[in-house]
Amino acid sequence: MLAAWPLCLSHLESELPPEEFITWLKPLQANASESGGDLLLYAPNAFVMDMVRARYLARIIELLRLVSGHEAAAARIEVGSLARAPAPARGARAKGRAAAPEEDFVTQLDHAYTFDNFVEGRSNQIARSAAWQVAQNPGQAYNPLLLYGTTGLGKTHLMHAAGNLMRANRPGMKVLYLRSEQFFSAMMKALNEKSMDQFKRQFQRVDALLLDDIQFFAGKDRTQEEFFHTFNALFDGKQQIILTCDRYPREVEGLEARLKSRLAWGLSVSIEPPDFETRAAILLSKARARGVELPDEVAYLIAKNIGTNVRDLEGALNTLVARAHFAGEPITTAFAQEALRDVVRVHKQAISIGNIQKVVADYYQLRVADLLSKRRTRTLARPRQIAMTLAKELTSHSLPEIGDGFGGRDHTTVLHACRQIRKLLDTDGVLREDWDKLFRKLTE
Ligand SMILES: Nc1ncnc2c1ncn2[C@@H]1O[C@H](COP(=O)(O)OP(=O)(O)OP(=O)(O)O)[C@@H](O)[C@H]1O
Repeated sequence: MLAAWPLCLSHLESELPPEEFITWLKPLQANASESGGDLLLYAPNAFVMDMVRARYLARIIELLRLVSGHEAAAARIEVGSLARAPAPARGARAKGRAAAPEEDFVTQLDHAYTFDNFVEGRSNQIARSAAWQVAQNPGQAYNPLLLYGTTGLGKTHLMHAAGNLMRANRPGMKVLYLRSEQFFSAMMKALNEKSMDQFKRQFQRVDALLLDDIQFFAGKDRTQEEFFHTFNALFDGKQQIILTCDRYPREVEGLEARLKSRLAWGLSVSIEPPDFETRAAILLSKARARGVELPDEVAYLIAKNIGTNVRDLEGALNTLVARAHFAGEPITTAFAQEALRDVVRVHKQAISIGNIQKVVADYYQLRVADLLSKRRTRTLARPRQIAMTLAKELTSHSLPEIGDGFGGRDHTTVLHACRQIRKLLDTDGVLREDWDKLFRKLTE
């Protein structure tokens, strides 16, 4: 049955929304059962096991039967991992599984995300350093540590890196990584089954809780209440809490005020979109890690053309590597230009100067024509400068092209605007907030 699993998994991937597949099915590991015939699935923890059992196991068995052609094919799931699994003894009787001993604690940490392979740049320096310090002094440096920023900028990566470092420093430390969606689903299940005590106990034994994407809790009052209590218990016990959010939590509508105020007890740091040099450095580092020879010029080409979401950059790199592999050609600038033509077009279409002008004008309740006009009143000048800077950050247009797009201004005006806004972003809270909102609007 083990042989049928990969095909079965790919069916599930095509049937389910990606988020669901990644959260619940992807973490599973498959093994042959002790008796050799059935499929034994290992879930990283009880949350995942319960969810898969309730929602997906029937479909898994159906698919197994379909794929293998065995009408009696069966599968079961338990908490465990291949690393700890005893070799299945043929013909041995299936034994009942004893309650998981302490050393069986499953962290859900992804070992692939470390500080070593996190490329540091101006955009993420503070966040990296805060995560590093927390990992060195869990429960003491900053509690909670909250990392926020738009999608694909490395929040999850840093969170895992901190968890992995904590465990490297203190082997056996119980660091639990959960997506907020997993917290929610497990809580709903516990409520349904009236097993909330058990749900709460899960958290008592952790030394650190890493909870990803807490904006997911917005509008879910019962979940927030439960998380609020979990938070308090962990905080009082000096257990480290690390959270991520796609924006500054105070800006998340539907998050309770008391939760927002708790989140502000520790340190909240933003991760900014990486600048051009950092984007290129990330690409080179990812390529090196995969043993791919990526010429600097090709890294620059991708960094210049594919926005600021690192996930998109990685996607472009993957496309390029796959195309080169199939074509049996080396990765040159000419090859990359050809191979990534469609990807680049999609990105450029997504964010144009006109699009930026429209979003900024709407935000400040101006007309686009006002942004393009020669009038220099403060109410117009600042939004115009912001729009120009966004155009520089989010498109691949040159300074003269941006100047042209803004009513035929000189490129030095655009340069001055970018410098001015960059400086103000560090000192002017209101402007920072506006910038973050606009950035999100344009990139999401
Ligand atoms: N500075 C960096 N160095 C190396 N890799 C990075 C860096 N920043 C982001 N990445 C990579 O980009 C990808 C997306 O990062 P990650 O999942 O951490 O983003 P995120 O901010 O958590 O996004 P989301 O809010 O969508 O969950 C990951 O593969 C991560 O390794």
